[in-house]
Amino acid sequence: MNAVADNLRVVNAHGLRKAYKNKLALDSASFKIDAGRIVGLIGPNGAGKTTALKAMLGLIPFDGELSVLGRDPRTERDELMKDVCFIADVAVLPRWIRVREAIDFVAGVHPRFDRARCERFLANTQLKPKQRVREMSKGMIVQLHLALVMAIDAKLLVLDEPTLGLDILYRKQFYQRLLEDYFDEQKTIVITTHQVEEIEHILTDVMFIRDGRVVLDAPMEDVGERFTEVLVNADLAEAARQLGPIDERALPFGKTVMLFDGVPSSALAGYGETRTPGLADLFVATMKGTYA
Ligand SMILES: Nc1ncnc2c1ncn2[C@@H]1O[C@H](COP(=O)(O)OP(=O)(O)OP(=O)(O)O)[C@@H](O)[C@H]1O
Repeated sequence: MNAVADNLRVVNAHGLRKAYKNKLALDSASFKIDAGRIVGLIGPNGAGKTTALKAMLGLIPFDGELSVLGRDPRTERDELMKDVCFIADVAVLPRWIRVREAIDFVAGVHPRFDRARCERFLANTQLKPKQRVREMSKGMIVQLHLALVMAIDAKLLVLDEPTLGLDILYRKQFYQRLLEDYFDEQKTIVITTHQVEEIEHILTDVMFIRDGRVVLDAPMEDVGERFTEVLVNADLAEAARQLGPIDERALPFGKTVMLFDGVPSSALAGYGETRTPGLADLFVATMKGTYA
């Protein structure tokens, strides 16, 4: 690898393995993340997403090679944390603290905290400076927590289900702000969520993880090149099936949607209308049989 590539690489993971008592949470997982990317780490319940994030943050012991911003999270966690920000459990906010005091506190302990940016995030909520955490709804606590964290200028931002428990208005707004007010090409964001449809438009890369392994790792533009969905009429279904769809689902009026991997869309156009599948449909097709 040359020096430029080294410089751009934010995460380099090779053969990550994490075994809990009777469960292999990471099973030889390998992936790379470059600077200036927004990566969606997507997988079913128990696939190993949180475990992968915890390994990157140096929060658990594991086997395999891992470097984050050029450091080994196992041995250089303190240094690493100067450049990494992550959303920890919202329960860390004391119940007596007021919005204003929480901002003062983070401003006092974090040299890269941007008060104006935090206030911009809060301006889009109903939170008031004097309000205490104990007077807030669950979602409001998450909003405060997100506003505090998003105002810290970090090279790597790790978000594990950041919008859990938030209503759809706020979720949409959060991802828009993340893109407009936080992200730039010097930053890298790794995000896990089950609400795939809501983040797919902001992702530059997608990683599917299943049973502790990375089963798809691609820039979003490659997903569009590689996968094609075809709306096939009943009379052409059998012929289209010969091209080996990885998945199909029936629609009303005898139509079938078939999903192809690696078949050029020019070869598929004769069977019906073609389009790039949404991440949610691709995910469901890839993960079929997970709970079998
Ligand atoms: N502290 C632990 N002790 C024992 N097993 C654990 C522990 N943490 C995670 N696991 C197991 O490791 C596997 C991966 O868990 P992980 O939390 O990484 O999944 P996830 O992909 O984040 O799932 P979810 O979408 O449900 O949050 C699961 O089978 C889980 O039961």
